[in-house]
Amino acid sequence: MAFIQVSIINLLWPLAAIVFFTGSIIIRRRYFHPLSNVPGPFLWSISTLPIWYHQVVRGGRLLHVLPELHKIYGPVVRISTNETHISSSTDTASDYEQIYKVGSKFLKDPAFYKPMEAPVATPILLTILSLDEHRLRRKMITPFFSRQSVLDVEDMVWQKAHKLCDTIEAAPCSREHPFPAYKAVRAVAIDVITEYAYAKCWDYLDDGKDFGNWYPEAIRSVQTMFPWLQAFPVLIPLFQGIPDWGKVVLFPAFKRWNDSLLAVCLAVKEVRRELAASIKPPRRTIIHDLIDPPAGTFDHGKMRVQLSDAAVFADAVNVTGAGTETTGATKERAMFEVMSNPLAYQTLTKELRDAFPDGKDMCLTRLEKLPYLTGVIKEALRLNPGVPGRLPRVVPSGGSELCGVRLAPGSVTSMSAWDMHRSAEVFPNPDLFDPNRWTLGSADEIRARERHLVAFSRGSRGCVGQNLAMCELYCTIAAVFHRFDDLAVYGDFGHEDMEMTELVLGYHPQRRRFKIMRTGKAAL
Ligand code: HEM
Repeated sequence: MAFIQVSIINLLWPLAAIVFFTGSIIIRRRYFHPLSNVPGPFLWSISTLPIWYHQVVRGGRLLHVLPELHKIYGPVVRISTNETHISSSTDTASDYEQIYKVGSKFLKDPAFYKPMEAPVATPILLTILSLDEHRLRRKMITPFFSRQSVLDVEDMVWQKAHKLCDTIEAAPCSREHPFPAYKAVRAVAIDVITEYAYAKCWDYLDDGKDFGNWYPEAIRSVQTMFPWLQAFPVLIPLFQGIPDWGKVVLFPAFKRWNDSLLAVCLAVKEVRRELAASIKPPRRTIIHDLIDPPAGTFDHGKMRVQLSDAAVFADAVNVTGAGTETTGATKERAMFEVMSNPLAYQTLTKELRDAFPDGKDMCLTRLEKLPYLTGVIKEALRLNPGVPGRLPRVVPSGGSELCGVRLAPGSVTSMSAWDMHRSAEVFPNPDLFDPNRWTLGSADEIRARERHLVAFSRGSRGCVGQNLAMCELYCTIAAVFHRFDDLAVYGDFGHEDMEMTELVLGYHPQRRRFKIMRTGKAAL
């Protein structure tokens, strides 16, 4: 008996130590952390597990939970031990601009961004933390994506947009054989970027069966790892230690992903060889600009940046990955909403056909002046932002006051396009797809809407591909709805299938996929 008592006491001591140790961590995190002044649910304030749960177990649904937390706790909520999230305030747009502005001292949060380097094992433009390093890297590709550079290749974008229409026209596109629009719109995005960036189109629109759908699917699979690596950074070196063949065994999507990386790797080597042999390319690619920036790119005295092959490769991969799902899903949303709403369909087609009766002289600068088409694109970006979730930034030294709440230096804070785009004060009836909201109302109301549309984010870390993305959105949507007045959504695909989830990039749940058919009758 005495022996049993001694054993129980021996067991109780370690147990008590564990309880004491865990309890003291919980109390410290909750009540003695520099963010203890910020309201938030108890569990969230002591760990990252709730974020992990909504991102991993519930498949990227954190963005739907955050607005609920704001309803209870107010405009600033503590969403993990060291992180807050900011939602609507009386002046939400200025809060956003304070964090995401040119030269902002709010740097990217390494815990969120570093895991995104794991698949390429090297920093990419999106993930570089240091302001100076980012400035140099960004400067190298900014001219490549300038408005003028995009206008210079507008014909190429039109060619892809018309090819999409020809493909729809040639396909059965019927109730029996619906057209897989979800694949084809992403194929347009991939063909545009690869032609634009590498001067070598991957021609996925020509692959009438799969439309190269493996590529967006591979990116999606790779992205499902991010919430794991963000919650448990210790997994990053483990993941990187797995050889390529091992990754393929664990995640079969890595096979094609690795193939795509190899294609970019070979392109980098080829350009280096051409430059060494002074061979003049028919058109400079992004790889040329990264290896050998055009004269005048750097005015930093003697500084001349020489990027390693790994860095050139990483940035080249970054633009292909960043521009596929984002533009693809936005086009999908615009087409779905217009086809689901006969009045919107008729208004858009009429506007396009009135402005361009024979459809021959359509061009970006004239399309941008069409109010309804512009409203359609803005609504698609608003309801379907390509990067909908939080963009975490570290609060600079000295701390900061946002929405009247003092945020400690070194803590992390974020805002989301999802929240900004759904502010009921700025966008009454926010779930409604209403292209007219961009022209109706007072000048102040419209200005407020423009300031709240942050699909491309803002400042020096905002989207570098915005001009190309907008050109592609305008040309594709205009080409499709100028040519066809009888397209319809196939089957019972509905708004619930357009629900947004987020794994950094925005996704739809894929219960059903967006397919279309021709009815032979005009929409109204
Ligand atoms: C509708 C389409 C698009 C949307 C909504 C979008 C959105 C965004 C957003 C919100 C960011 C900032 C992310 C952050 O702060 O973490 C970003 C960054 C970036 N985007 Fe896009 N994007 C789109 C299309 C494109 C395209 C077509 C390209 C390339 C051709 C591209 C390349 C990039 C790159 C390289 C970055 C990192 C920029 C940096 O950190 O300096 N994006 N994008």
